[in-house]
Amino acid sequence: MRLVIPSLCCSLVLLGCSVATPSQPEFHPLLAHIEHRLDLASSVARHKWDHQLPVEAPERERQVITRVRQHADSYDINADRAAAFFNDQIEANKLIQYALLDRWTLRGQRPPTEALDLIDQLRPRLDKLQATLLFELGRFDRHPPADCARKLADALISHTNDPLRHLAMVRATGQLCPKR
Ligand SMILES: O=C(O)C(=O)C[C@]1(C(=O)O)C=C[C@@H](O)C=C1
Repeated sequence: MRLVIPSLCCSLVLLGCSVATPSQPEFHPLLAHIEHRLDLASSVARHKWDHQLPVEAPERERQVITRVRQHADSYDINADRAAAFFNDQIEANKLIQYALLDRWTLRGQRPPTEALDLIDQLRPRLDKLQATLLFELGRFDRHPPADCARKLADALISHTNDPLRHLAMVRATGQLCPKR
């Protein structure tokens, strides 16, 4: 009983903390758009499973990064900053693809959901998110929050219960906060 009361108090305090700061508003909607891009990784992985394609598509990565560099200036972002941010989005996307392909290999099959075509459907969707992500990155960079890394970690941990999704979000935001 002596142990129960303090631990109950601790739980209530922790609960109080998480209710007081359910998420970090400074990171929204940027995190939501990062997540929208990651949402496409499972469909990309399905296409790659069905067509036995490698996760890595270096030529496509070069195209994405070249386009991002070309457009960065219109969003008031340094080209290297934009390229590094998108490189992180690509790496996070690959992390999910590798993990899912590994899961499906163990099971000997992928989930029986509808397959979308990589070239006609999925890459155009990824491209469409580019402008939104650049816009939100530019906005974020104009007012990065104080204590950015800690607030980001808080935002990410309260974002999802899925360990793979959490890891991918950590990877995607690896260079988001300014270095101290
Ligand atoms: O377009 C693909 O083939 C993808 O897998 C998507 C993506 C990306 O995130 O943009 C990820 C990995 C590839 O190396 C190239 C691009």
